[in-house]
Amino acid sequence: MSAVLTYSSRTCQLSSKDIAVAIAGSALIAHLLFKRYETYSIAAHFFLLITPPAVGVILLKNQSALLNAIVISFTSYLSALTLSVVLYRLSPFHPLAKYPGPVINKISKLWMAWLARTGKQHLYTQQLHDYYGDVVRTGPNELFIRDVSAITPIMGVNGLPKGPHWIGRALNTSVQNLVSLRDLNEHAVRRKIWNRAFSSAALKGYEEIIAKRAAQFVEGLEVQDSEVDLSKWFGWFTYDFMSDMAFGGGSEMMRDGDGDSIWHLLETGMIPSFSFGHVPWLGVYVGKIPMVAGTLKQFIIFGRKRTEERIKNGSLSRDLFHYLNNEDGAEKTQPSMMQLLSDGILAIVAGSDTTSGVLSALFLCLLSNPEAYKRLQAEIDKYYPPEENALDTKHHVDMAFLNAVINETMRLYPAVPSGSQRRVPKGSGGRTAGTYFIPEGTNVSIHFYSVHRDPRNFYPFPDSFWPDRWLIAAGQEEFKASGETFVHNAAAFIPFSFGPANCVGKGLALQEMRMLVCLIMQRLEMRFPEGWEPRTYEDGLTDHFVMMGPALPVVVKRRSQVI
Ligand code: HEM
Repeated sequence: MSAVLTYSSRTCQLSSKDIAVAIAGSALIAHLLFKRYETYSIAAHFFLLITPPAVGVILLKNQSALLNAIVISFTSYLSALTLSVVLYRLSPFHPLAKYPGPVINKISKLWMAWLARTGKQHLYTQQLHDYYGDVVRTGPNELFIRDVSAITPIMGVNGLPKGPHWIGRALNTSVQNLVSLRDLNEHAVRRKIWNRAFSSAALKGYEEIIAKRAAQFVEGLEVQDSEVDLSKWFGWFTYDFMSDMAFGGGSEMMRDGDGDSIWHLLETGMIPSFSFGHVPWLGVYVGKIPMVAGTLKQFIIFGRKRTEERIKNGSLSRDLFHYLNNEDGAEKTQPSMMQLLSDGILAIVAGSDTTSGVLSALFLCLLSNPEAYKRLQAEIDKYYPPEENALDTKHHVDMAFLNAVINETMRLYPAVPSGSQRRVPKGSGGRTAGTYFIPEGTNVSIHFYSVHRDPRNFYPFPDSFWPDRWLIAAGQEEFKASGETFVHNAAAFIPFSFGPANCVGKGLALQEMRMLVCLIMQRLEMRFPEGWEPRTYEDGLTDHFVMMGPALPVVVKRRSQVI
């Protein structure tokens, strides 16, 4: 290859080396464009990845066979692009250069996407925090934080907008449900509708819907004469209930089982969705493959059918749909069909496996801690003796131990262990969070699981189920362990996230859990089957954005019977 630009009097011909330099140069420009625009447009990707080496092939084919020209041009272009990306990400010029983290994470998010499949991302990130400290660079442009002082600047009022992981999770750039709205103003406008749907008055109206499903749950378990999988039953309960709330019905899993495998699909759909959240650009491609996007499609078909039926039948009760569809007339404009559909599906997805996961973990903790079980039983028997309606919410506010058990369960097993990603907008100049400066264009998450189990926030027994800590913190019980310090940092308890984009369904979830737990414990007794090890459940827990548990086998009997 000649280093000289060959310039004859008749033709202008570039040497192979000049062409190679041009290809490498165009790769550097492509890198700059990818970095600058971070586009999810497949057309733009193709243009940037295919056009420059294709031009290289045209230039090279005068000097070598077509196949050679293709191999040389594409290999050198893609190698130069990859090298440029990798070197920049590892260089001291990268805005996140000063933050520690594993090299593989700094190079690409593909590693996290791969790891997320295993369901152990929460433990992996916790280990990274233990090793590297409170801030870890988990991706080329991503940080995870375990420091309470960063929670308000990142997620509070004046906090950051949602991150791009929702694009990858939806395998789509156009699904615009509440949780995925990345524009702060748009999110605030849509959130207003949801806030109305979860006001205290609206929640009161939902009690009847919860009560009907809770009674069905207990009646369903009462007639089981062998071991039951409590996880599965909680899944069915929450799915049936959320379908009532979102679309006025349409799911009868507690009655008919999961014949259509919807629950199974919901759970298995979470796995790729969580992985692609790490690589949204790849998610957009995969979303185009019909077989992979099948689960999402099935939900959309289910949701569309239910939405149409619900609109046709009108308002049967003041359910969530009543507000989402502006049936109370509070909004000036009616929502579009697409908005109704995507928010209705969001309600089912966001409200079912989160709540069922916490309920399963709660009974795991109670059945593994007989003292706590006995104590909660006594509290429930005091407020709801057999003749009292256990679905009446009037005593909930006084049930300190019940609330302590629910909080302690969510501290140890937060439904969304890896938190909800935010992003520092480009052009914002960056953001200071606590003692950290987060450059613009960075995706950042608070790691709920690590914050909840940090001994600097909760001590003693940060990794154990100890509901007493909540009573001690509230001044309702004395701290007796001599020589120990008691630490209880309420600001570090964020199972429902924090700020104006936190979980809008928090009130509903708490009401639902309190009602169901009171009814279950008024009417039923449970124990683990002989020889079953609670550790099996712990080991099988997975983080696929929502924490999901394996089977939780229990033997159930009516309270009057001895088990
Ligand atoms: C124990 C049960 C639940 C837990 C622990 C939980 C937790 C969470 C968390 C951590 C988020 C992310 C918030 C963020 O991005 O900062 C969230 C969002 C959300 N949750 Fe829940 N959730 C639960 C139950 C429910 C229920 C029953 C509903 C009812 C529909 C619901 C609806 C939503 C919605 C709509 C969002 C998006 C909020 C927004 O972006 O403004 N959740 N939830």
